[in-house]
Amino acid sequence: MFLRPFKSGRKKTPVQWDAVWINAAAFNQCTRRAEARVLKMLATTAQHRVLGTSSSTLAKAATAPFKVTAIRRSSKGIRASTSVRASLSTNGKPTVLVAEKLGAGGVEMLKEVADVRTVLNMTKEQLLENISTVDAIVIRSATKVTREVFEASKGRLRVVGRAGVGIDNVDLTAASETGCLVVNAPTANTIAAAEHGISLLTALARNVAQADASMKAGGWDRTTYVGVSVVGKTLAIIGFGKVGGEVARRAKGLGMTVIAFDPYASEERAAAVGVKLVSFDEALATGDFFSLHMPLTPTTKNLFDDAAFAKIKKGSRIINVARGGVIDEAALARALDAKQVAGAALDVFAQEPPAADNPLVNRKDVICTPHLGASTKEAQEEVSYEIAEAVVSALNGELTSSVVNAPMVPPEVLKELAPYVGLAQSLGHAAVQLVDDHGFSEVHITYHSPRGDLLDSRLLRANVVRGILQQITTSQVNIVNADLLAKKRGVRIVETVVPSEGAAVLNSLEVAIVSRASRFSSAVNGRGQISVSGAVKSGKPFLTQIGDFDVDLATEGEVLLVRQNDQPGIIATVASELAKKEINISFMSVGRTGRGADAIMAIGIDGSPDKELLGAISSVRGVQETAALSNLRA
Ligand SMILES: NC(=O)C1=CN([C@@H]2O[C@H](COP(=O)(O)OP(=O)(O)OC[C@H]3O[C@@H](n4cnc5c(N)ncnc54)[C@H](O)[C@@H]3O)[C@@H](O)[C@H]2O)C=CC1
Ligand SMILES: O=C(O)C(=O)COP(=O)(O)O
Repeated sequence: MFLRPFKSGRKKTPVQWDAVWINAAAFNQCTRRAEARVLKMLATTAQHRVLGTSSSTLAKAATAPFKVTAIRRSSKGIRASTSVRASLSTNGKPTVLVAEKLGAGGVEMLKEVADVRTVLNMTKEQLLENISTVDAIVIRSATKVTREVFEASKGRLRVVGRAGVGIDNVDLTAASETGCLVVNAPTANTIAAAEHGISLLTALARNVAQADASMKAGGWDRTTYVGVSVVGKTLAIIGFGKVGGEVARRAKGLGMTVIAFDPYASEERAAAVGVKLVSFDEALATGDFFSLHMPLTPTTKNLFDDAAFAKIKKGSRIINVARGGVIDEAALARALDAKQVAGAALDVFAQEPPAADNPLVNRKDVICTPHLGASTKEAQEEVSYEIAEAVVSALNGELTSSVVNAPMVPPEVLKELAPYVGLAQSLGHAAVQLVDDHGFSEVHITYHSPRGDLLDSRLLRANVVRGILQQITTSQVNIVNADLLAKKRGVRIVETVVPSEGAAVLNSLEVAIVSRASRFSSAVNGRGQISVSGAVKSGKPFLTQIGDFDVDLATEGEVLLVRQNDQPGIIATVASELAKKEINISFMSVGRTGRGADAIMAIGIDGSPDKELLGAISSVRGVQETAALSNLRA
């Protein structure tokens, strides 16, 4: 059965599940008709079970051998969330610190899987004190997650969830170095920010705030506050992303001509909204109104400085709902003094809240709001869901397209690569376990892919390296810091893409470790490297080659490798040794290089073989060597 997850602005992709858990709190808000429709749909599909509505049912489902998905109701329809299921597999609840006001729906969602501690308005010292006791923190724009904070977490903090878009208040380098995932909610407040931009545009044009203040002070002044019309005027949007695009559409509706400066925006996307992309200088010279919608980066910091204001059309107006730091506030004050700029509407400030001596806040030609762009009831509820899902996924080490400090790829590529991620990690796991003394400094990853050089391998590479390092370091390793940790250990990663035929994005993957010796010499290939290869079959990762031997086994659980002469009777004897220890065989694959030549037996077993058992198997006549690989599941 398919229900569609609703994510505004994103491609809707169907989600499939085997069982459904209904979140009572959220579902109660459903209209009866919607509820009846969903339940009917579930009931008609026999293989899908409705598990119930309480969290205790959900907890019981933790051990269920099927995939459980939560569904909930949002203002946009019925949402499906697969992240809940994954959270069930962890032992012990993680602790999530909610450090800023978050919508109730998202908090409830977090509470289903984590101990949630809400501490608002913390001082820096309180944050430093609290941070080492939590696994994740959820913030908005007011909390600064600096290097000092990451260091104070002493490695415990695994996820920073930014309930909004801008991540300029998080030290991403420090986050990556400490292996902490940073996720945001990139889409849920787009409309709110755009609407606030338009409110400020019209309020600025018609002196709404000033006239209101004057009336409240007892006045009735119908001359000072004469405004300007927006129809027919040119709006220059700086930063034509999600918010910029929505502002453009709305401004078109007001009869404005819209141009935009954004070095990374596509002409087609702009043309689709009837917007002309122009250079920065052309925008400055042409705009009657400026609306800023770019992120704060080293390039955009103080983009609007004295030089920019000097080029601006005299008497233009500027609206900033992006980040305070993109405007040099002192330069804007000077431009206002010189009437070069006729007025400004600011939602954001270089320092928030602004200092008492801020040169702009108290001016009559400037209207201000205290960073309210994302603050609508609707947006905050949606943001809370979007961030709660992302945080839960990240805590489970799952892939989420809103991770901002990992080798992330666009959602469509992410979806396509998802089945290979587990394979990459399992192969890394397997290869490193075959190294004799863990002394190695080079790993070769070979992708056999029809994409050739166009294959975006960053995510796969990170997962191979993660699979390798997880076995040999006590540091927390994830896709964020895997490459960094490998580099620190002096391990060189060499990647090769071999073009091959086929419809899948990847036909096979080989992980080869250059090492002095292997604890299973048969794993050494003709090039003298310890190698394992694998492929995804019917959506599941399989080990397909060890050294030069073909094998065929799902990368699940424990695996026993036995190199033997190709002669009758050995398989049965090995099986009976396992039976003596009451170890169950879950699957078996035998590969050989030719008839009568040596063969490798790869046996999937339920349980870990001890030294005694390995010794007994090694002494079976015809067995040349054995090795056990533990927990190949990614
Ligand atoms: N005031 C508020 O409450 C809110 C503020 N924001 C802020 O609005 C801004 C835009 O958000 P979104 O549209 O969601 O982000 P987005 O990532 O969709 O769009 C940002 C755009 O800026 C462009 N850009 C990057 N560098 C640039 C440069 N040097 N010059 C011109 N354009 C450049 C990018 O190419 C991108 O198209 C962000 O700074 C975000 O933090 C967003 C939501 C609420
Ligand atoms: O999403 C953003 O970038 C915002 O600026 C919204 O900030 P807030 O979450 O309201 O503190």
